[in-house]
Amino acid sequence: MNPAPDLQAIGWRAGIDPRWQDAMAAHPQARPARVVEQHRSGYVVATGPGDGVAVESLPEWQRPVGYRKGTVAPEDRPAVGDWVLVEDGKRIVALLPRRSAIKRAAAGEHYRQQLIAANVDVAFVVCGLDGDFNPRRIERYLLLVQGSGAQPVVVLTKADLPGADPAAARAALAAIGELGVPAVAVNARDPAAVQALSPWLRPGDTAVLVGSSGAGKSTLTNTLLGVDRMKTAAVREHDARGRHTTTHRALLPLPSGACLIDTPGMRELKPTGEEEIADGGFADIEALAAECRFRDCAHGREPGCAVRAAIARGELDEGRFLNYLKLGGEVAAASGRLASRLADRQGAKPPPRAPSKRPGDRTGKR
Ligand SMILES: Nc1nc2c(ncn2[C@@H]2O[C@H](COP(=O)(O)OP(=O)(O)OP(=O)(O)O)[C@@H](O)[C@H]2O)c(=O)[nH]1
Ligand SMILES: [Zn+2]
Repeated sequence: MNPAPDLQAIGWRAGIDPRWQDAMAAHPQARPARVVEQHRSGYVVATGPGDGVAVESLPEWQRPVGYRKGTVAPEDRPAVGDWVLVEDGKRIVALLPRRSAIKRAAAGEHYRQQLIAANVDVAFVVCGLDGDFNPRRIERYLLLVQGSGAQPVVVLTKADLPGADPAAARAALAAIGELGVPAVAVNARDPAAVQALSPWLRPGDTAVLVGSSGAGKSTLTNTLLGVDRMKTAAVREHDARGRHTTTHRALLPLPSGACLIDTPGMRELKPTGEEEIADGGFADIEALAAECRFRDCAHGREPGCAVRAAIARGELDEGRFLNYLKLGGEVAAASGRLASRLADRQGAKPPPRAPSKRPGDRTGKR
């Protein structure tokens, strides 16, 4: 298939996923389109960089999320960035398999996953080099991005501020570099940031910016767009009921030929329980733990603890170690909730003990 340049401008990749062939063969009348907005009432899809259209979705995607058999889990419904097949320009008939998915656990009493963006190639983890600079937060974001299928890239903003500490920035960049994650320091307001990020914004690439409030995501978005976002983002569109609403566009074609997904969910990321703490940027600590005298060392007061020894020698940052324990605990707790949800869905009783994903436990490793 020779995709129209319009589709490429919204992230269509040359070389179509073989799994898509089957879906397309099953719906020969349908055309691919990308989800650019997700609302309670339905979806807005686009087939090019212009305006999107509101479309009907499959009835099972509209049913409230519950624990009854047959309901579609939130992560199995389309999200911004998904490719779908649309018939007659108005009806979604299929969701095409994803190459990546950025998910988090939704806040609330019941375990629920929230798909933030799909088919993302690169996730820029944005953190300011000002007073808000926080390596622990970067570690959290990296953990969530690393199992998603998207490549993480750390973007340290506010490098131009007088308060930005160049030594701290260098140390942070070096630590991140050791994890094999690229990191760049930029002034998000300076057009030179476009050049700095260009290796990850090639034509057809889809990127997202994740990071806490005030980190510079909007500023960077404006700079990458080369225009004032506020003037471009608020576009009038029809919602699913045909009303005109001024909405926030969630998928933005960039001048470079890449596109940027901008959704509000990017500020706070909680583990879903599917993360692998060992692969999620803590390989160094896992390697040390393997040297501890006791297989089940908790790295507390046990003799022969290689982790504590590395901290004592100044080779491992204690804050980083504590964060590893904290995030590992969060992943283990979420993983337990995920396991009981799966059991609920299958109509079975939850297992008496959820599979452990605690740090140091290598049984769950891929
Ligand atoms: N000097 C300087 N200021 C920056 C830079 N990046 C962001 N800022 C400023 O920091 C403030 C917050 O930036 P935003 O882009 O609004 O941050 P955000 O991540 O979009 O925040 P939320 O929308 O709350 O998620 C703004 O006043 C920006 O002008 C930078 O690299 N250099
Ligand atoms: Zn130990």
